[in-house]
Amino acid sequence: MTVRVPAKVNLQLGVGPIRDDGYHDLVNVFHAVSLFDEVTVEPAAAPEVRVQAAPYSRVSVADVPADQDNLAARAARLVAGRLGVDAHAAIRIRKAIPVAGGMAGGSADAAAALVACARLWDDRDEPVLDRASLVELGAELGSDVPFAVLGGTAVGVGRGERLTPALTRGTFHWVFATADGGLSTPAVYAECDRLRAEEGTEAGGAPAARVSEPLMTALATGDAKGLGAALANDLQPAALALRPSLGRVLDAGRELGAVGALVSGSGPTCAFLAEDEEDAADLAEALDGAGVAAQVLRAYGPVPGATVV
Ligand SMILES: C[C@@](CO)(OP(=O)(O)O)[C@H](O)COP(=O)(O)OP(=O)(O)OC[C@H]1O[C@@H](n2ccc(N)nc2=O)[C@H](O)[C@@H]1O
Ligand SMILES: Nc1ncnc2c1ncn2[C@@H]1O[C@H](COP(=O)(O)OP(=O)(O)O)[C@@H](O)[C@H]1O
Repeated sequence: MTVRVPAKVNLQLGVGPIRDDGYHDLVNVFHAVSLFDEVTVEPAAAPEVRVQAAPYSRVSVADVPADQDNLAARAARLVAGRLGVDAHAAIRIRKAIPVAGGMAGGSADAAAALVACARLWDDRDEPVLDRASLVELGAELGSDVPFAVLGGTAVGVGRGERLTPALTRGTFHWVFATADGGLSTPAVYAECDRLRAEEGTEAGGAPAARVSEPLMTALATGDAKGLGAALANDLQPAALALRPSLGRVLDAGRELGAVGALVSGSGPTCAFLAEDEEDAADLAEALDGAGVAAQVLRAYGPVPGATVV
């Protein structure tokens, strides 16, 4: 059973107050883009995980656990437990999504494993684990997992796990600049809290985030320029503080004609929106030539979530 699953970019990441459980209340507008990992699951006598870079991809998989700590392996155990089956999975992951890059690759693999294992083991006429149940189950693995099951464009609140699909029109064209070495998500949230405290706002007292109306209008009308102007990431100052070189990457993309530029989620991948497909091709080439990124990737969105191939 092979499932293809997309990366995400956050069009708006509004970080509200920190909660008692240590998570921040968010307004997280997720957008799935055409950069895919592939996860293959086979029935096995004992659990097994293999991780490799996808063909033609230059993703470094050295930091991805090839054992039962892998999020995909945890997803498989969760599905077996939920269905009450005594079954194991041999999981093979082919990664094209940058690791620890702020594009939710680990969450994507977990979502793919949920979908694949449910298809493998939930073989009744009326499946117990339909897509909505898998979205819900995903929240037990991580805040970004439900969205990777769902895909498209969606507004996530709470930890980012309570999702409402967003109305969009047409296709948006993106260029991504990856960096050597990832950024840790908890470290970036902690740096965001520290910067806010320095400015006099304790993390618990931060104002609630609100959905950007200009952003939702730009999405609904397919207005790339409007969307570019409305892109916003409250974690960006923290990511830039931890990795100052990202400032030069964002500047380069803006100078080379991107209609929008921001750090993707917790970074360090930088995302650039182009006005159309041709501009995206030109921007990718120019950004590559500027030599500011480890790798320059092109993708479009929105695309569907985890899908059996
Ligand atoms: C920042 C975002 C933006 O979409 O993703 P990435 O850019 O890292 O992929 C997410 O909020 C990351 O989601 P995810 O990577 O699933 O995080 P989790 O495993 O649930 O949590 C990891 C850690 O991130 C912090 N965290 C996460 C979500 C949230 N709403 N508030 C938080 O403070 C907490 O420190 C938590 O212990
Ligand atoms: N299947 C997986 N793919 C990638 N990373 C994984 C996976 N399972 C667990 N991880 C761990 O999750 C961390 C975060 O990875 P990732 O999801 O790629 O980044 P981000 O949270 O920045 O989007 C990695 O450093 C790795 O240790």
